[in-house]
Amino acid sequence: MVTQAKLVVEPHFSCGITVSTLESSLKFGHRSSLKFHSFTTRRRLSLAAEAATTPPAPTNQDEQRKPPDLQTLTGRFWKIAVPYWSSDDKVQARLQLAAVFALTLGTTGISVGFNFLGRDFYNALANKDQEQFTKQLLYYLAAFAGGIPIFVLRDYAREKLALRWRSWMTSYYMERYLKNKTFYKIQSQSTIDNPDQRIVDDLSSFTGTALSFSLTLFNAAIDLISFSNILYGIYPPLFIVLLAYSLGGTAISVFLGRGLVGLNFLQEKKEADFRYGLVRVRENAESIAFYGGEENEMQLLLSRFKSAFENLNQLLISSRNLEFFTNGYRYLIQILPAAVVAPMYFSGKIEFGVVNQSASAFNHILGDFSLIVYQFQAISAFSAVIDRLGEFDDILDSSNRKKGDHDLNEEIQLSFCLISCSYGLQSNGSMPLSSRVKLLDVEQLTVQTPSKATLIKDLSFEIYEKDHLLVTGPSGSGKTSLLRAVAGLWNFGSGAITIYVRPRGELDMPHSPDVISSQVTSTNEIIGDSTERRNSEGVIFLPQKPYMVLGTLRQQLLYPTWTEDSDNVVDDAKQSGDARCVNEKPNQPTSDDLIQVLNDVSLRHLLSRFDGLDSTYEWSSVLSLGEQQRLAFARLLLAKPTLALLDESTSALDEANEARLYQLIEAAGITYISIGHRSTLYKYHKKVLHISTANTTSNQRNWSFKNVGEDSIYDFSKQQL
Ligand SMILES: Nc1ncnc2c1ncn2[C@@H]1O[C@H](COP(=O)(O)OP(=O)(O)OP(=O)(O)O)[C@@H](O)[C@H]1O
Repeated sequence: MVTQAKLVVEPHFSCGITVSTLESSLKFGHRSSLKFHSFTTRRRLSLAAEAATTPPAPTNQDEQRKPPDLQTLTGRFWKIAVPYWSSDDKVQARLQLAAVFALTLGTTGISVGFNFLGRDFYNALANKDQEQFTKQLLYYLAAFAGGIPIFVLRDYAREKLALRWRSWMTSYYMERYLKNKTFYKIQSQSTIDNPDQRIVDDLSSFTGTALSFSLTLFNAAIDLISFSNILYGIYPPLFIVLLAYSLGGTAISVFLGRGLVGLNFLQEKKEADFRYGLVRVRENAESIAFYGGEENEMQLLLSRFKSAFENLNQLLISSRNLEFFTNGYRYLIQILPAAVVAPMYFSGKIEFGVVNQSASAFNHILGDFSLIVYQFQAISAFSAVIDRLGEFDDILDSSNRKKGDHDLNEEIQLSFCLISCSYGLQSNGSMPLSSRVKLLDVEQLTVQTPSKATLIKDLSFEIYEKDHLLVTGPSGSGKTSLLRAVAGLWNFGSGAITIYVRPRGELDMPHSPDVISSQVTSTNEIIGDSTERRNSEGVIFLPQKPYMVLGTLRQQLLYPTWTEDSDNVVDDAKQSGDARCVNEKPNQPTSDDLIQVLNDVSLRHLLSRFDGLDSTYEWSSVLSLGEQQRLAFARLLLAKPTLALLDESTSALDEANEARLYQLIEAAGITYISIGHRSTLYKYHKKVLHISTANTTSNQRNWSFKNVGEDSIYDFSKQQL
């Protein structure tokens, strides 16, 4: 990068014209090429400085990835860039953009002024006119004093706006990434690599470079108009030669650098892969240490680094080849303006200052016409950023898009239904005898893997309040996938799942079957299919591996129902009149509630060991697996969902603790569906769903139900448990 910055400035010295050098060092655009590059490019090049010349070798199919064409890139750039300028921040954004453009215009004006000042300055010098020389010198110093702040302010305003844009884009992308379980789909289906890197590095790079680039283009256009007049006025053929030269140079550099976009794309990916590998070692430090897997980790990490390194070598070679041309292009023509206008000077047609002026104008125009040549590497790195962000943007859009009818038939439908508050008394005013509240309805559910291998065939059942169901079956038969489907994480297959929820206010009401009508189907109100509703509507899933958030013990317990600033969220909702949202969350537990629940799940000792509720630790490392599982149950007891889906959630616990936890959630009125292999689990459930490994050649159902304590297995389709 330093080389590139130097190369831009140096030609002016080669003409021996100091004014042009100072002027050009102030000029925005290609002369500030160090700023123009993304920081990832700089990081990459610093790594490259140490690279040896190992011949590059393609390592996987990524290497065959075709770089996108110009139309795709332009479309992607537009799609990524536009939303901010019409967002709720648009007024401030547009005002600031206008200010940046105005300042840029100001800097161009100052450059033109310097051009004329330079002419008069050198004329005075050549004419040995001391009085005029002193006058020009003072003008010159005054112009500097007035001009420099404009240049500094323009850069400051541009960077501030880039930061503001980045901040908006980061929230915008994170919101879509976390919506509709998109982050989970991307991870579980390996749709794209390193979304985190795209949010952190690529967004920062995009906003900074897009602004710089737009301003550079704007500046170049204005510059071109201003200096073309000057140069054309001095000697028209010089202008024509310059035009032909730069067009030819652009075509050649596009040809020579055509592979750089693909290489830059891969470099971004490979470096992110390497960094992710290091993060995984940190996250799984204990397992790796237990296994003594350092040697393997070293190999894996080195292979990732080597892959980044080899690609970087290839990138360096391509850059070097391009640089041969770019440097030649840059230097070859420097002598031309002086050489062309010198005869006019010798014949007395022009003054010496005009020689300087033509060289200065020539360099400006050359720089403007040669944007692509000079900035080809930066443009190719930027194109890779656009490509990666565009790809990410498309995935986020498709994940959050409403599905068409065609899609709906090919995937599992999940919907939420509100149980009406009216518990339909019978015509004689009495309660119906079989009054039970339906919580879950599964109809003709076929669960498949993403590769369309069937795991469960045509499963139908209903779960009523307190119908605790145990799901058993061999490993890999699809038990977790069934819960994933109910939780809305898994939609490969067909059939329908309906989850019935009551308004949050009713959750604390007694759940006795005697007071609740069974006529739920006639009083249901469909409230949507968004899986975001799951937690807020009273369904909680405890995964096989307890998840410990980064934060305090209090935050662990409140997760995922409340955040520490839940009160603010509720206030905001009240202000915006979203009464439904206010109803969705139960009151946040007090410290006493949290201590009580820790006591209930036999974790009170954590308070003294970790200095109360508000100290922060790496909880997944400092708590045993059994303690983490108990903490997960504590969350459940605080959130009091209607339905809990427990995936081997007590597998690390002793039998006494297991019994205690199940008794607690039963007493809290939570209906649960558990997955488990242990025989001790049977006594906490009423029914058992056994799933056997699906036979790919047969169309037979691979599941059966039985009552706990009964040996006989019965076909359960559409019967109440
Ligand atoms: N993201 C995925 N892509 C492809 N196949 C998957 C994916 N996730 C799970 N599977 C496959 O689906 C099958 C069922 O997995 P699932 O986790 O539901 O099994 P399980 O019955 O819960 O097993 P276990 O008792 O061992 O936890 C397995 O063969 C698994 O390899």
